[in-house]
Amino acid sequence: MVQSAGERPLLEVERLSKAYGYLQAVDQISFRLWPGELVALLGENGAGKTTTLQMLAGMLTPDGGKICLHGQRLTAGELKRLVGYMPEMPALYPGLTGQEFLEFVGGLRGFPRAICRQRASELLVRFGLEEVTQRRIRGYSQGMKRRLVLCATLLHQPPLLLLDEPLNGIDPSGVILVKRELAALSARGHALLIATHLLDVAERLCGRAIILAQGRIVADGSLDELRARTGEATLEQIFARLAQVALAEVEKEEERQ
Ligand SMILES: Nc1ncnc2c1ncn2[C@@H]1O[C@H](COP(=O)(O)OP(=O)(O)OP(=O)(O)O)[C@@H](O)[C@H]1O
Repeated sequence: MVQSAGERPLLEVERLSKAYGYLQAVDQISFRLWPGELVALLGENGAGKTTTLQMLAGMLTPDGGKICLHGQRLTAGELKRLVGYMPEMPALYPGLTGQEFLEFVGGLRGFPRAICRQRASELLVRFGLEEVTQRRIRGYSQGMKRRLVLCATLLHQPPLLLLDEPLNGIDPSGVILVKRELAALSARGHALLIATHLLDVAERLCGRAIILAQGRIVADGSLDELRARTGEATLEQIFARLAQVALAEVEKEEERQ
């Protein structure tokens, strides 16, 4: 962890919950993120990762719990403004060029045109899209669209980034570039929470992992801590071990009921 003595957490999540009807998708989860942390949010399909990210981004109203940024409890509107959220399947405007799309997003966030233009140009270069900035998005590949959405997520320079499967559909050289940019953001003090199924990428990129199962946190620690706790060497093995334990516990609970 990047936590240092006396430093305040950037994000504090306390007993956050969300149900869809009878389904408890997120069940009283609590954790903190410190500036500069790059944390993997892991879990099987349906574990509650997207629901968690959407609540933290102010897109979904929690049933209970507390979300504080820099020690302040925030409303959904404030979270939307301050947090950078990259959804798994965002809506894009195919008729706009990459540059136009970013300027449009910046405009929605209330930035003056000149600032939008400058930030958009910088981000498009950083994410390897300089050659397609003037091409319409409908002609972008899947990986290019993903990188463009990352640019849009970073446009307002949010201190907290919530990324849902940011590397999906990106080719190997693009993955190297995006990982380098994410590591650079963390080095500059941004906190990043990354939901992913790519355990090998998470292992190389993230210093810490939070593992969800059935909406609950079953593990949260640095990779070294998780290795020591499970006796397993790789994140894949750690994940398999902890997911099995969680599943067995749920089955026991169901038998008791
Ligand atoms: N809008 C919704 N209405 C009803 N149920 C939902 C809704 N969104 C999610 N769920 C359910 O809530 C649970 C958690 O879903 P969520 O999308 O948060 O999981 P996830 O960990 O992101 O899954 P995946 O890895 O498949 O993206 C799942 O059982 C899902 O079916």
